[in-house]
Amino acid sequence: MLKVLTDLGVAVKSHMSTLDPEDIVRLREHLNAGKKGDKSRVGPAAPEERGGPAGQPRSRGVKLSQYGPGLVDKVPQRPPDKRLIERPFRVPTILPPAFGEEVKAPAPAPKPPEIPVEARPAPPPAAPAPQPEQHRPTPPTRPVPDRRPQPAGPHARPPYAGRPQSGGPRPPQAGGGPPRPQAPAGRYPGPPRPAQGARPAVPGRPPQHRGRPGVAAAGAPHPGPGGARPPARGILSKAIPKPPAELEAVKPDKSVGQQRFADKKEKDRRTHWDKNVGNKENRLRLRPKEKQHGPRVVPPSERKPVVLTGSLTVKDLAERMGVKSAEIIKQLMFLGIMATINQEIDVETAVVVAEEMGFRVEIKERELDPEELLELEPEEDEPEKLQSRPPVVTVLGHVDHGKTSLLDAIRDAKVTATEAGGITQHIGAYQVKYQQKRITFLDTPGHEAFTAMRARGARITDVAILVVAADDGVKPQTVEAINHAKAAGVPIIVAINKIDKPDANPDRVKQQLTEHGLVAEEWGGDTICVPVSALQKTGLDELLEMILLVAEMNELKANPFRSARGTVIESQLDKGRGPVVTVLVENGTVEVGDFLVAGSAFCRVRAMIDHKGRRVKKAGPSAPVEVLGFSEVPQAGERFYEVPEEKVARQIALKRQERKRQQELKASGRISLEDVFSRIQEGTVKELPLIVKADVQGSAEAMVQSLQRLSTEEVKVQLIHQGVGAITESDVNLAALAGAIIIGFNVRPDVNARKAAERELVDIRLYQVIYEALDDVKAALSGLLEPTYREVILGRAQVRQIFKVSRVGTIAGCYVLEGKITRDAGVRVIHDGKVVHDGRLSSLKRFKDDVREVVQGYECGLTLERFNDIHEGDQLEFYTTEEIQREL
Ligand SMILES: Nc1nc2c(ncn2[C@@H]2O[C@H](COP(=O)(O)OP(=O)(O)OP(=O)(O)O)[C@@H](O)[C@H]2O)c(=O)[nH]1
Repeated sequence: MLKVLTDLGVAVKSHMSTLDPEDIVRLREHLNAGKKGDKSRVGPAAPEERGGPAGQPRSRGVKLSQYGPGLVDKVPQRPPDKRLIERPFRVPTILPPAFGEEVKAPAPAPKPPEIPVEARPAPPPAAPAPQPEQHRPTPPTRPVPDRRPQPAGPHARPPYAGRPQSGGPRPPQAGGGPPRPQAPAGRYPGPPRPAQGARPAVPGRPPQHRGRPGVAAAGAPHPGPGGARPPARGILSKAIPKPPAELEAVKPDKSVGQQRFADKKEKDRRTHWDKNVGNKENRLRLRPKEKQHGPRVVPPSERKPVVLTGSLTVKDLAERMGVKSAEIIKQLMFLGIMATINQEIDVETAVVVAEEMGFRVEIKERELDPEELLELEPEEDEPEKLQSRPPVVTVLGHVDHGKTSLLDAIRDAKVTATEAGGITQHIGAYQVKYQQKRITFLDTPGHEAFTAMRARGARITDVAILVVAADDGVKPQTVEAINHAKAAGVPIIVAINKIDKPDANPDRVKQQLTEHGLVAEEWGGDTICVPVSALQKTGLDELLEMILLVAEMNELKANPFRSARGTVIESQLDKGRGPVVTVLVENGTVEVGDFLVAGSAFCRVRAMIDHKGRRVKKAGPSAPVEVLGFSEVPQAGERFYEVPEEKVARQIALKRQERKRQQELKASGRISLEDVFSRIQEGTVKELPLIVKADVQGSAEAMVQSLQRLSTEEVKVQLIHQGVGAITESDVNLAALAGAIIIGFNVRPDVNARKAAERELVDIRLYQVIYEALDDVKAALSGLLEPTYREVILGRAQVRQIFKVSRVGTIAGCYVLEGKITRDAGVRVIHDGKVVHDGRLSSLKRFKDDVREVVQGYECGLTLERFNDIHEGDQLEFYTTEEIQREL
């Protein structure tokens, strides 16, 4: 490089020497010329050698035919920029040697010979021949050249160049100095447009220049007959698109001019930063808008939709919408709904409110809780997984017609002997095997009290055996059983029992059955009637055959591979084993370790015992098993479900327990002494449950005995619990469960008990004289109680310190624990949970000042009227009595 430079006459000492831009241009030209031409040849390269249309494109694989021969390496990479456009344009005296170098002064050093314009290859066929129009004094006829494929000919339209102007080509600007030649507006002047004729430029603006005239000479299409002005500066600069990818690929190194331009840009950027952003004041000004003006108000169109899944409280809706509850309440008021913050509003109202307030609303299906999902689990099974299962048979019939005896005979075991009084008291379940096929029997109780349970029994069975004693015939319970079986859609097989008896009359039974829609087969009907004798064990095989036949006809199937579900058929609490629950698996398989839910009870199956007393690990469809491991005793007839994990089982059970408790509370209804009489009259109260708490055992007993003597014919006083000491929360909970009233004698409820009583609406009656309590209860029972006054607790204070002052008495330094205490309120002194004094205050002071009241969290000093036996730690309860309106 040093040698070349020296040859070119540039004075350089070392590789660190700096070069003038002109020298660089000369050097480049020299080197390029050397590359392109044959070393042996001096002079310009032949057009075909330079990649003209006649030759093949060479240089770096660029499509020279598109961009013009010999120009590719010199395509400038300047970004479109106003400043560049604004630079004064110098009229070149000769055609510049190459695109992008017209601004350079001719180098004094020897230059490669210029390529004459005529010698240059022709532009792409779409473009007309280049014309040296830049020399013409009449500028406004130059269209913006477009090097990309575009509609050829005179209709090629330049980019938008300003407002349309009527008339032909504009005359040169008046007083605008020497006429300037027109230059192409840019190399990439926007997408081709349908030919509309050239548009004139904005009036009053001089024609703008951008780019190099050489390019225009080489590639500009000839303007249409209408001519066109170059586009206005600002618009043009915006309209210039980025260069095509091909050009990017041959991006040459930055020229000196480009480097300067880049440097200037960088300098400008820094100056801008220093001036604006770097300045603290400006930094503040440039902070995000939210910081300057608070949170941005999101316009309704940008707000996320409010998702509603069901009814919700006003507060919840406000939270979801991100507005204040008051706004929702206001909107509701406009809609004529007066609502409080915690009031629940339905989805429809919520939608109206949200939409009125400019929110979009999305209503989504509520997510189901595990319990609901459990119930939604499909009962249907895939047919290929179904397997035949044993039929479940229920034995129904009138009392003493021999149901148990028949089952006993069938499974050849004595059950009657173990039953109390010889009457079946529960549903028992057994499985028998006949002809290698299993049959499950449920023994339903024949007693009237179990009608409901029997009805359940009928529903879970596949076949009903109706036992009718041949000597007794159809009885009311027989008819009832028929109706239950029919309602459940269960096929009935009639077992005419006790045919061994001399007075047995099977035909009479059949006759009676026809009256209830059961016509025996031999009489032309479809009811199978089998004469049996449970005592003599005759006819049993025929009966079992008939059961299997009916089961076969009904194609009983189940899927043993799915999660188990079934019914609790019997449950009891065993002292040693805890809850023992007999279940009938209907579908799926129960295995030891599975998690079950039945009603409000849940279970991890600890062990299973079959009807023969054997421990089993699995129980498939139609199998009755005793299950150990339940948390509590579920009700007979309750459905059970297997759940995947204990957590889910527990969750469902707890939820059901809570629901059950709420229902119980609702159903039992809290009773107060005031409404005892009306309830007695309504007949809803036949017993008055009481809980008695007293200060000493003796008083409690005396009170209980006296109260129990108050029982009348209509209502009986029932003592739920009695005890000594303060009324506690557990007393209140017990009262809530039993619907009892609490009678307190010389005792008080503690804080928790009082809160619980308010919550659970438990009536607590406090007395200091036994006969007052008795009078009240007596009056309540006879409807004479007139509750016109009610005690209201104002506040509580604790005695923290005692000061004994002669002639004044005992001063109690107190701290108000809750509520407020007032000078004229009644006060009770409670020592160890027992009321030791009930009276009034004689003074109430804060420091040395007499005050009317002291509120929670403050200390005070007080003395009591005619009572000085007060101790540190005593509780003082302040109360007042208020008149209450009796409700009719
Ligand atoms: N002669 C005779 N007596 C029978 C027959 N089957 C049952 N008994 C008697 O009828 C009485 C009642 O029999 P159970 O099997 O207890 O009748 P049940 O229908 O189960 O009665 P509940 O359990 O009260 O509903 C018993 O004394 C049996 O001995 C029979 O086929 N022939």
